[in-house]
Amino acid sequence: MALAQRTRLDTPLAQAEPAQERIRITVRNLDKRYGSGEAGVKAVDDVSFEVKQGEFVALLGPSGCGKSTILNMVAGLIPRSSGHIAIDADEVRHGDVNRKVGYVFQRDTVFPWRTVEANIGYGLEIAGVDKAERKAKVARAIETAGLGGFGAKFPRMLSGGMRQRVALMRTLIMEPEILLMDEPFGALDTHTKLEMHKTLLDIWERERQTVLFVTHDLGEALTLASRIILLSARPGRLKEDFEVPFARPRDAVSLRESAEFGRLYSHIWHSLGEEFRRTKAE
Ligand SMILES: Nc1ncnc2c1ncn2[C@@H]1O[C@H](COP(=O)(O)OP(=O)(O)OP(=O)(O)O)[C@@H](O)[C@H]1O
Repeated sequence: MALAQRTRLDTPLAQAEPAQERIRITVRNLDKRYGSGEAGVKAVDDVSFEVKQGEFVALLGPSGCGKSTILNMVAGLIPRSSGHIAIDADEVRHGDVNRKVGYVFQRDTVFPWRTVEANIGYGLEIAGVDKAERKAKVARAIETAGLGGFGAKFPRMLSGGMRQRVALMRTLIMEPEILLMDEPFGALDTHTKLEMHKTLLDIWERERQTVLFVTHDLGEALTLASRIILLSARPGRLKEDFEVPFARPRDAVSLRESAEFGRLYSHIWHSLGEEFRRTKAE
């Protein structure tokens, strides 16, 4: 399948982002089938796209359309049925660990027996980074995440949003060039989610990691992403590829209140709505 035509949405809030042409993630003709025969499920059907250096791409679609499946194949966590995936020039193989890639899961995956500091510093510890450097980096990460004063606390003493901040910083402290995020804020209430959007935007606008972010929340995708790849209801096929041209830095709250946000929201919503209805009709 050819790459989907990119839809450019012109808006007064638009401001071209610097063009970075290096392709970091390549997905070509990707298929995934779980199980075989009549009991088998075709989850992903002939999906192709690319993500360039410094792009923030949201994979958007209704529940069960195969978003997490695609992300997990890009991460090498599960095998694909057919197709091609590469990070830079390297073909992704099931089970390989790529140090350029960081993954943030949907559910917070912090270790309950470790303090906030020890959770955030876990990867550095495993990598053998010396204690003084680790301490300095963890202190900076705690500050960035707005977790000041909570370093010595255990996860059970934190709110869900704070635990997810710990999980986010545990991944970011390893300075991944490519960040794969699977609905990392899906379990949070609206207010906490917005706070997380602010934190993530601050970090991303400073560091410009290449991000592939799975969500079924259109508002979230429009707030964060530079591009939205819309998938059809299962089996996930690439339906449309939208540019999100809002200027940066973005303010997660005022952006949502703007008329342009509303206009783009309703434009994409029509397309997404069809897929939600198809999912419900199954
Ligand atoms: N291990 C598995 N075995 C069998 N079927 C699976 C497995 N994992 C996922 N599926 C099926 O594949 C389809 C796609 O699942 P996936 O989790 O990728 O969707 P999703 O778009 O991420 O959904 P959600 O937004 O609800 O997390 C679903 O129908 C799901 O039931």
